[in-house]
Amino acid sequence: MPTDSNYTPGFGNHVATEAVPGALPIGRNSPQKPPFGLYAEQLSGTAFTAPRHENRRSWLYRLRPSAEHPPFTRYEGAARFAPGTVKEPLAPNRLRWDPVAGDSGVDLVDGMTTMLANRDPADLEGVALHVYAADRDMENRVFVDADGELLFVPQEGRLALLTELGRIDIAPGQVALVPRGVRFRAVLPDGSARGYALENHGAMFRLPDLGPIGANGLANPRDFETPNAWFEDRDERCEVIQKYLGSLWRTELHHSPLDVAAWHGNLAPWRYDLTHFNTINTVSFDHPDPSIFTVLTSPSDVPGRANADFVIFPPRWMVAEDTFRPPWFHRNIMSEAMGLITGAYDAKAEGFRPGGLSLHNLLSGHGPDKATWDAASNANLKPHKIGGTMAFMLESCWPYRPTSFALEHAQPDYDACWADFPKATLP
Ligand SMILES: O=C(O)Cc1cc(O)ccc1O
Ligand SMILES: [Fe+2]
Repeated sequence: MPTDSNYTPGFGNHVATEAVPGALPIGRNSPQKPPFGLYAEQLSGTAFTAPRHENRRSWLYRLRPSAEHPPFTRYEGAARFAPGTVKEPLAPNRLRWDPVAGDSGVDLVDGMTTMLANRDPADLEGVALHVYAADRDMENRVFVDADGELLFVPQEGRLALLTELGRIDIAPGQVALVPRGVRFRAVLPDGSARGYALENHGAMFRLPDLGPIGANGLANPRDFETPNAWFEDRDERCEVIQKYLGSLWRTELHHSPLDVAAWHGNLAPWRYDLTHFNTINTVSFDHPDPSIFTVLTSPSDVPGRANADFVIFPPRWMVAEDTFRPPWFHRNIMSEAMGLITGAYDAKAEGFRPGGLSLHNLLSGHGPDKATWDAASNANLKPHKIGGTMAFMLESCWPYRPTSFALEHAQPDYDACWADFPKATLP
């Protein structure tokens, strides 16, 4: 399918785009007088001095400067969004959640529930996992996250993300990223929407190196789509909700800040269709480590140890010979949060529902549940297609802490799925 003409294909490319002909200055970033009296503004995603291959920034040409705003005060809504995590000692338990029941009459911001987080956003490391359930468009308000980039993973209902740098439309099966600091409002074309919002406080998500896989495979760069410039010229009241150092703040403008008539640079939102992921797996034996399913990685300062990996478990053929095919039993130094977009996950026969969540933190023993182990240990190993499924994992080197809402709402009996394994019998 050719790329939608409202988007430019490629990951991390330098893009130049204008919604009004002539709005983009030519040959310089900050002319004395930008076209039409627009205001030039640089938005930095990395330090000015970051190495060139990692340096990300864009120049925005807007109706009014972002600097023009009154002071922020605490936002009193969205009680379940960014409340901080439990401070008490955390038991090394495996945890799982059913889909969180949403309130009615809430937009994306007020419909957010923070479930897991693992660092203070001010550390510029770590991730948080929020779920959203909303049934109202954001009207006369925008959201901006100063604490990290946001990767939206819809599970039910489409999302239209109207951002400062363009408009992104996604449906379940697609994901979209809004960079740190980019203001946006969410419109729900289906009237309601549910899903996951993965917040990354650390180094920006990038495509993983491919090593011996070669120049192609996994998520291919051209399948990422960056929207063309789009703006609204609305001189009416607009509330800005900002997540900043772990708390929510609000201020009010007399205009929409989605007023960027042109921009250029390589810091921009994008969308990606997970069905384009080129899944690679064994054609001989054994179940490879799930790092082969990495869509995006956010490195930490320790080589090979990710601040966060966004990993998917897409439809795929299972052909391994003399192999226990589902995920093995394991204890992982990395911490694993998982969500399910659709279908069933191959390590869990029951209890992990679309829209649900699970947490297998630092070194906690987990793997196939008893029913999965029984079935897979006795399965006829002919080629088998795992279809109609899409799970994801947000794997992080930093152990997660649940919020108190999450701890109070966890399934009471998750451990039972690993009870009563028969003892091995030695000769
Ligand atoms: O625990 C999980 O379900 C995620 C996972 C999947 C897999 O195929 C191998 C290891 C792993 O942690
Ligand atoms: Fe695991």
